[in-house]
Amino acid sequence: MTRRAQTHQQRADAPCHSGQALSKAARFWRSFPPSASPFCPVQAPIAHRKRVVTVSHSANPTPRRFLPTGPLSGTIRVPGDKSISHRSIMLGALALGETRVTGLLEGEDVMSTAAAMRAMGAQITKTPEGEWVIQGVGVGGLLPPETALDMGNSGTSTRLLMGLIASHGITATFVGDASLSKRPMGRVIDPLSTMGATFAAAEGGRLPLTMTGTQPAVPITYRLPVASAQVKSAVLLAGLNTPGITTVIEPVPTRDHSERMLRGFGADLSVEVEGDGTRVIRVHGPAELRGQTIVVPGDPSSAAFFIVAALIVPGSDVLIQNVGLNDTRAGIVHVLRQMGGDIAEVNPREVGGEPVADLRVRHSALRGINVDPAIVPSMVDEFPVLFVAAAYAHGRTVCTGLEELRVKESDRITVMRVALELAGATVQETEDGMIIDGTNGAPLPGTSGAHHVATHLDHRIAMSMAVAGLNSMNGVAIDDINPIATSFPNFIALMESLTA
Ligand SMILES: O=C(O)C1=C[C@@H](OP(=O)(O)O)[C@@H](O)[C@H](O)C1
Ligand SMILES: C=C(OP(=O)(O)O)C(=O)O
Repeated sequence: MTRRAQTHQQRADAPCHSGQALSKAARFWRSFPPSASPFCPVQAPIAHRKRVVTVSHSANPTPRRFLPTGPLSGTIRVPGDKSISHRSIMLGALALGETRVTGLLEGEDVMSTAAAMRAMGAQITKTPEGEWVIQGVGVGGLLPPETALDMGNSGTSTRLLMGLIASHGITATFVGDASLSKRPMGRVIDPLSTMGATFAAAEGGRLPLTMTGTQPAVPITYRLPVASAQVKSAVLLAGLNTPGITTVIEPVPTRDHSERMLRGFGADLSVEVEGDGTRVIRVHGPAELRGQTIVVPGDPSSAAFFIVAALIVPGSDVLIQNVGLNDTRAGIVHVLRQMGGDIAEVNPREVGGEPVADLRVRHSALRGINVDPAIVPSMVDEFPVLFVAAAYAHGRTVCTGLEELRVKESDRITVMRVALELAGATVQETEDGMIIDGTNGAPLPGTSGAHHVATHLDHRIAMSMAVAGLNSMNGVAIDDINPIATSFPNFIALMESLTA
């Protein structure tokens, strides 16, 4: 019997999916005191939920001061792209046959995705040589997870997996850390409900959340109300096991890794670009995906911290190898060049179907600019570190159109405004952005005494403020470095290798 047939057979043998899995979810919730269940609004005291969601650092926070340094020099290689790594695991787990992945990001977020796909039937192992090998279950073959899926800090894992489950007749419960539990899931619940999935979420469409998918789901045409690759991907992934054509209309282009990779795995997917730039993406289901060999390029979002570090620390000259430069991701490089940053592309090539180059970055006198809001989706995760670059530039930098930053791991506008003020920068928060008056290259004072930047379980805040410390007078102390491991486990080691 093929693996696909086996998984279908297992499901056919299982009791009614909703009854069985809901009782598993119920077992999970019974392990909490009755008053803690967020599905029982009458029983759940608001105070309990508040206590859970206001935790702003990890269980054992590790504070650290990032000290001023001499020039950064040397060559580094950043870890694999987080978005591509998530999708490699998900699509590999959904394909028929074997998928082999090299360069996978082994950050906590991607490991949450791997654990979830294992819990739904995929076999995922790592060879001694560091290659990841995935035996997929086939589209339609996901099994009900026996316990809640712990998504940790990862919005991408949660929203994309909700898409996958929506068109499988299984029930799953999602839980996450205090940061993830504050983030809005309504943006995926809405289209996936239209396709037929049902949801019971905590107040405001948040985690913990239990959903039941439907098979067959209903194909929809969905116009994205927000520029989000996660929402786009959730609907497209749901479309894989939905008979007919599922269409996503994307007025503002966002990262296109799902489209590229779905095609690479053999899905019947088309992208039509209209005169005004609107993208119409259609996936024909049910799809049959075939295992692939994937090489994950380096993550431009991770490279951004070292690009900015080299630009702001006088005398620096750094080579960052293997940086993915897909147009839908490379906004930070364009903006920093506009600000006068010396960033040269060396050895441009293609890795895993994505444009890649090594970047040689030299210290530069940056100048403030008005950042075009149209570029925001292609650098949505890089604004915290761009604010740091702007804090060292000559003159004023104005960023607008950043509403989405308020619903990331933290409210990245407010949290960065507070952090930069604490380090002595001149910043103003606006409703949809930030205005930064730079020092013209002079060191920021940094944080003093017992003051620590509050990172709010947000890896990008921690890394951005670490970079800010490198050209400061006193250094910058942050309250917790643990969140860095969600996307960039060897960040500090690489920084130390360049500053040694
Ligand atoms: O699809 C993805 O892999 C991601 C999309 C972005 O989120 P949104 O789609 O919510 O903007 C980004 O912030 C996140 O780090 C990764
Ligand atoms: C927003 C991010 O990730 P996610 O949404 O997956 O938590 C990020 O990595 O900056």
